[in-house]
Amino acid sequence: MKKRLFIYYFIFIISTASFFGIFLYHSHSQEKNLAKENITLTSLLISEWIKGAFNASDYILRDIIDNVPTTALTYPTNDPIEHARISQLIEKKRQTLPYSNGVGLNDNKCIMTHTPAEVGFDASQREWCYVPMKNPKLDTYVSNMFMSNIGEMMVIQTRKFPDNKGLAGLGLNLSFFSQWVKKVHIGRGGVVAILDRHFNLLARQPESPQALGKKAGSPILEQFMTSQLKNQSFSHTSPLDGTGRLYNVRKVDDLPFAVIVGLANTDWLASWYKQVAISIFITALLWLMGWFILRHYQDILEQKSELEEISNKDQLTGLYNRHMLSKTLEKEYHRAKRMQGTFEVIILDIDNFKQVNDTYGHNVGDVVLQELALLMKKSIRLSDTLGRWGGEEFLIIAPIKDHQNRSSMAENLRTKIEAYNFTTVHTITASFGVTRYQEGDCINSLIKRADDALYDVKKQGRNQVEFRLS
Ligand SMILES: Nc1nc2c(ncn2[C@@H]2O[C@H](COP(=O)(O)OP(=O)(O)OP(=O)(O)O)[C@@H](O)[C@H]2O)c(=O)[nH]1
Repeated sequence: MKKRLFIYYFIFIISTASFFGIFLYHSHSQEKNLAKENITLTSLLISEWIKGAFNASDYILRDIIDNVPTTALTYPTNDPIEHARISQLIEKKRQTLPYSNGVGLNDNKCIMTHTPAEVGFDASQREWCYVPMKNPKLDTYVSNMFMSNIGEMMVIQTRKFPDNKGLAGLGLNLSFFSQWVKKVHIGRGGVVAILDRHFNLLARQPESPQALGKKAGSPILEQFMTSQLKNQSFSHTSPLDGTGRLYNVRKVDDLPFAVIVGLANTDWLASWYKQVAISIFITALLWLMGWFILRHYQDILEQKSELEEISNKDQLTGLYNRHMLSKTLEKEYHRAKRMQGTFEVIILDIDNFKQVNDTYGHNVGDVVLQELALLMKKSIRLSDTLGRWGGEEFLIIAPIKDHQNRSSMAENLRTKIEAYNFTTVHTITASFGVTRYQEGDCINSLIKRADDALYDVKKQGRNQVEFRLS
């Protein structure tokens, strides 16, 4: 029973651990999905902001192209007044766009005709000029980040004049990009960054001025940039700050930029960690409660079996009491009836026991009863039931195989008792009434027959066995 209880407890432990394990596994993937959704939407939002901003600056470029005649795109100029007017005009238009730090015009050979910096500068080696000029189908173009003549990191957006006659370009410094990343809050350990397609870092939140303009690529990013994917989520530990994060990286459609949004694992897992702590607490509590219940149940079982033992046994001799003998008789009776078998009932009574008490005292009488009980216990088979029927009377229920032959058990016992040397009294004898279950018997008739047989033995002089079947 004890072993079975421990098996139940073990199953309980495994079940609760599995339940909370599955629960935590599910809530972990739920939190992860939520975090992924969060960073995916944030990267989409920033990418839409960037696209919107470049659309706005493209309007300014279109406006400039509409208002500047292509004949003005010459270097050196032959009309300084007109040159100054156009320079003023394009500068005025630029000022409508915050974060732009320069506007310029180029002829079809990429020589700068109008610029607040260096008029006549040959930009044919600059990506922002030679790429669109060499590609007639490309009306507008946005460059990767580069270092300008005046040592400023910037990006240039260009739009070509009709018939490839030249182009207008707007320079945007990196604060143009910072404004977007500053607008989003992505947890305490989160990071938002914008890179160009050469993996130059254009903006980062939290700020990291020394990293701006430097390469911030990684094998995962490089693989993503060359893939067909528009956005991708992945887990990664930043080599910059050693923080583990869930990232979403997104290409900004037609522009040469990528937005990276990273949510620190400690942030998106914060509520899950709470669930883990609560689950551990509840599991420990359940296990503890289970343990106490188990121990309590064990105590109850032990007490129950002790009580059963007490209620079934005779206190003086340690043999079964009359109550238990009656139960056993009932059981044997039904078994014999069902199986068409039989069993023997032996009632034995100490001869002249009153004299023992009267001569030696009640305590000696008790010892005699105990010694007799022990002697009989040693003499019966395991399948027999021996008990104290009352006073100095004992009863034995002995299942037997043979219907015909009378067993020698009672006679053997009688001679053993007669021969035994009891403490103080030395010799006692006992009389035996024996019967056997037969068809048509009930328990009362059985007991009565054995009793009658015993009575007759007493009458006939005691210390004998009387076997009776009718
Ligand atoms: N010491 C002791 N004596 C008991 C106990 N139970 C019954 N007796 C005594 O057993 C004796 C039975 O006496 P009787 O019924 O007269 O029978 P007997 O003297 O054995 O005579 P027969 O049975 O006719 O041989 C009584 O003196 C009871 O007090 C017990 O638990 N301890």
